[in-house]
Amino acid sequence: MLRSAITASSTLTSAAATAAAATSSNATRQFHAIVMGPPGGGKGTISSWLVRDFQFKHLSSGDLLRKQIAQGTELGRVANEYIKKGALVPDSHVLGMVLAELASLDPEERWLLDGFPRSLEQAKELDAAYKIHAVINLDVPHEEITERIKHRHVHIPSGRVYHTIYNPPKQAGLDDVTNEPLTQREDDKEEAVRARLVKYSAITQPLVHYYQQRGTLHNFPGTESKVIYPEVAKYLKAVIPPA
Ligand SMILES: Nc1nc2c(ncn2[C@@H]2O[C@H](COP(=O)(O)OP(=O)(O)O)[C@@H](O)[C@H]2O)c(=O)[nH]1
Ligand SMILES: Nc1ncnc2c1ncn2[C@@H]1O[C@H](COP(=O)(O)OP(=O)(O)O)[C@@H](O)[C@H]1O
Repeated sequence: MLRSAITASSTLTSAAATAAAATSSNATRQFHAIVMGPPGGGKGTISSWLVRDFQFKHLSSGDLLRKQIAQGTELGRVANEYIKKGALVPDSHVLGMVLAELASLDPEERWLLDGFPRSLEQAKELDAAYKIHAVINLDVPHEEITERIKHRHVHIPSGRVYHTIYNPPKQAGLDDVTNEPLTQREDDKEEAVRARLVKYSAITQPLVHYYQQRGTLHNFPGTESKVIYPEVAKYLKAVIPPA
């Protein structure tokens, strides 16, 4: 299974590149965006508001991996060994999964990647397959992070995110939409968060420079998602083609 996922990624890369070439000329509403930021920086929160206001298809690599884990797939089993330690899942595994998802979308689809790419290798593979129109970098200070993640509760099947103080569910411990129980992620424990922040600075932060060089990155410094979001929305309104 794993080998096929890895081979799939190279086939998919060329398929996706063809799809991109075929559609890049005549696609009008197509818009490919990435939301970046440290663990707990507000990517999922701000992505949910972008989906509401800009009709993006939201793809979170973390959510996709947690679904694989919940389904007990081979990919999920392997990924979980890395996730619970706060390490990054190897590029080959994540690339196959994310490129397969993207290749399944309508070429005209507006999509928003959340938590992908997380390494230079992933960014280069993504660039080979698709044009990236905008990279939104949530520049949130790391001292904000531990406090936020300590109170994070998630609804794994939907990816909905809550914070017991900042944005609590209507009923404590239950998802607002399904009433299903919320959980705390294993990798939100203090030790794993510390490891993730170290990994973020060493492996993902360099992507800020990578996209700055391409002129597609826009930096949004701040400590409150509700204050950052209007700035993100204003920027996107200026660059995104009509729906
Ligand atoms: N205190 C506070 N918590 C926030 C803010 N924005 C998001 N959160 C919460 O902080 C946690 C991390 O946010 P999330 O969107 O999951 O970040 P991600 O890991 O980058 O996707 C969640 O519990 C959110 O509900 C904020 O501005 N202030
Ligand atoms: N693009 C990726 N490359 C490698 N590992 C990933 C990727 N996306 C998610 N993961 C793994 O899943 C974990 C959770 O990711 P995510 O849900 O995006 O975390 P957060 O929302 O806290 O930033 C990461 O710490 C990492 O182990």
